[in-house]
Amino acid sequence: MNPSPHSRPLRIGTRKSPMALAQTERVRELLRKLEPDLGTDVVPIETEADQWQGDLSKLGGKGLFVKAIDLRLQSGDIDLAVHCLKDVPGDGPLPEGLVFAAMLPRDDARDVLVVPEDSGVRTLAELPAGAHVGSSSVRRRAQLGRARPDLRIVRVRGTVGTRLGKLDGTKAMAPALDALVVAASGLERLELGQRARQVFTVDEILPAVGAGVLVLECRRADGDLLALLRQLGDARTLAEATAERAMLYGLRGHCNSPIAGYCDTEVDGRLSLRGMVFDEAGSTFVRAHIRGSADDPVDLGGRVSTELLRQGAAEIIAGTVH
Ligand SMILES: NCc1[nH]cc(CCC(=O)O)c1CC(=O)O
Repeated sequence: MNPSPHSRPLRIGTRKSPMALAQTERVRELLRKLEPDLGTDVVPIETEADQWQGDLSKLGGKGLFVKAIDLRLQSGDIDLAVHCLKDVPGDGPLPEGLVFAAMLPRDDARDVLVVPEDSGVRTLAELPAGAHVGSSSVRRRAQLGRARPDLRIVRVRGTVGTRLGKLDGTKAMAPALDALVVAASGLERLELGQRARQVFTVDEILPAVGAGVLVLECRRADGDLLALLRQLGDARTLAEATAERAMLYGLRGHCNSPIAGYCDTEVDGRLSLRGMVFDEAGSTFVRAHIRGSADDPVDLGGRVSTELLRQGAAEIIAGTVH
């Protein structure tokens, strides 16, 4: 028997961006299949990061994409939060009383190159010298600088849709953007996957910790709901993301740190975790790649962070943040 955990509709809190709303619709669909009698209401919530017009890295990674939503979950205004794991700070425990109930099977974690619709450019290598590439993440800026030091990296803020609008609609402005780098999963969730010209391999641009993973968060005390949501969780994604976040924790990093981390599961079932830490220019970086048992992802993440710290990661991070 599947007891319906709530007699009233389940209130799902989410950011208001089109990507966030699309993610939430996916979760509602999964819940409808699992528990057809359970009604759901979507509660769009404005977060501090949505209002911030400046440089994202200056927000200091305080989790401002998720904080306002977590507060509403703690106060009981909503029952469930759908977050991009990438936006959830990794440098400490979750807010009091909240737990991750499930991580959905991971979407494409890679970054992609997008060019204006009428551009013939197919790859980063084909961009002309000095081309303007939009990106506001330190992680992407650093890795683009490493591959193509001649490029001008332009800070572009806003939702994926806003950024695409700037790419397609600013030709009258000088300088126009020649390309953008965004998350593959973000484009796909907006049904804009066909705009990706080049999908960067993880060796070309190592993804952010938790990239492409949607996480369902609820109150620990909401036992019936927790049991229901757990059924949506994917064990492989949980192991991979746990290794990545253990690495991030070891480095005391956050979503806008100059840190990249990506864990994959090899054919033999073992985890393969890569980590990188760079300065903003991408000229100085350290990296590590270690394999370990899927039974102990925390240990693997700890080993990769220890190795990065041994190579000087803390000094590189300190030099970048200010
Ligand atoms: N900070 C915004 C954000 N948070 C998660 C994603 C992508 C989707 C994901 O990785 O889950 C994005 C957009 C982007 O990075 O282009």
